[in-house]
Amino acid sequence: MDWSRGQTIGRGSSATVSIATSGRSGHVFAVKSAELSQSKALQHEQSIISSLASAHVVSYIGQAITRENDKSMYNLLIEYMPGGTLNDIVSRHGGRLDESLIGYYTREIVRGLEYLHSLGIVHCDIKGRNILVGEKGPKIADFGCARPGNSAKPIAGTPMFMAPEVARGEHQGFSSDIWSLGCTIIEMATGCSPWPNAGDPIAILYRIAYSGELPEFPSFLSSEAKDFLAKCLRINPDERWTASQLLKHPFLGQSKQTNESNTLNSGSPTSILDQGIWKSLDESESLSNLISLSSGGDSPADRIRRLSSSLFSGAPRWDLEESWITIRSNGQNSGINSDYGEDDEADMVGGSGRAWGSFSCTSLSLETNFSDKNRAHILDQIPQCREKSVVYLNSLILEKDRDTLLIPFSSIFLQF
Ligand SMILES: Nc1ncnc2c1ncn2[C@@H]1O[C@H](COP(=O)(O)OP(=O)(O)OP(=O)(O)O)[C@@H](O)[C@H]1O
Repeated sequence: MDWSRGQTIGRGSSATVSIATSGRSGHVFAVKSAELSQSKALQHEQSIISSLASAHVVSYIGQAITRENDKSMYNLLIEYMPGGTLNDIVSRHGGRLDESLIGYYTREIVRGLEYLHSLGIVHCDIKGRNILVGEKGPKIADFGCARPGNSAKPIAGTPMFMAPEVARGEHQGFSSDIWSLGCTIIEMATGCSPWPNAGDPIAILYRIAYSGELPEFPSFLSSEAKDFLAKCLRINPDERWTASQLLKHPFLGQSKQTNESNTLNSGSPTSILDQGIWKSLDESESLSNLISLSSGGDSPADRIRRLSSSLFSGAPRWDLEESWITIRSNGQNSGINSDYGEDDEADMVGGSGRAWGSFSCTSLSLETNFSDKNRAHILDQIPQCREKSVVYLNSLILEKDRDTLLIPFSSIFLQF
């Protein structure tokens, strides 16, 4: 297919997302791109999303390898979702949704989950940021962590949204997606993390894994909504309701039908006619970068600035994805000891802090989801890692059984 890349509209850990247009039809779509050598996660996502066809899942269009700026790029072509993420929607509603809207979004997500689970696929990273809103409503997106329900792949996902059995590294199945759905409902209802004020990510993981506590249910929700939440947030995964059962719950029956995106995106480019907006902006500038610019005026850049402000301002950042790093051991000797004390003489990268666990290795590969700036910074300081860096993970990878250590960025402490 003949297509051309437009403005960058988002960045994730595995890819940069741009808007694109088909040369022949002028059809607008989204392209997730990564350098071919670092596109393992994106290709994995392609293998999953290309097998899906549902009104509740972002549609697959195709894949392409391109040569750009002397680099081979892997591109995943998918449906463009002009309304942004569910978190953006929450922000635009003043930080929380009313119960009828929560019911609407929840029902659409559950329909998507029912579809995925009926195909034997676990999404593994359900959260507001991975629900995208289009003209026909919300759809499940970002299949970078998805896998078959019987897969032996390592645990993946975002700590705040992980079910207890996932946080313990035991199992990640269909019911784990249902727990994450419960967390997403709390996110919609409160505009906050399901575990607010829970400390650093490691403390949160331990709390989720071993405390036996549930996230706090928002007190203002109706008893029906609370009952629905209770069916999702059960410590024992076998006791959680399935997606099909949840669709019959009275809470979803009563949610109002709405076409949220019509009211939200009057300024969003949805057709070729709007492409001038994107082209007038510097290619390297993403929407999110524009938030910080001062507003005023009515140029295309100003319009985009206003749009981006409404899309992103105050968007929740509690999943703290940029502050996580996975370090994988490739050997046995010397290396990282995060269980350090004042006596340790070591190169410190990324500031001080409390780390967790320890292991040793001869070489490290870093799988980061940092911003490019942070990634460049850390790789500069760790020459040994430069070649091995794999920019691929979605949110977080937990591989306790493979000596992979999870530590927050602020706690990285490396010794060679
Ligand atoms: N189809 C789309 N239409 C519009 N915007 C999109 C689309 N896909 C992604 N985006 C934007 O790009 C951002 C990053 O995309 P996405 O989360 O899929 O990338 P990722 O690398 O898989 O991210 P993660 O860090 O969560 O793994 C999203 O938050 C969203 O703002």
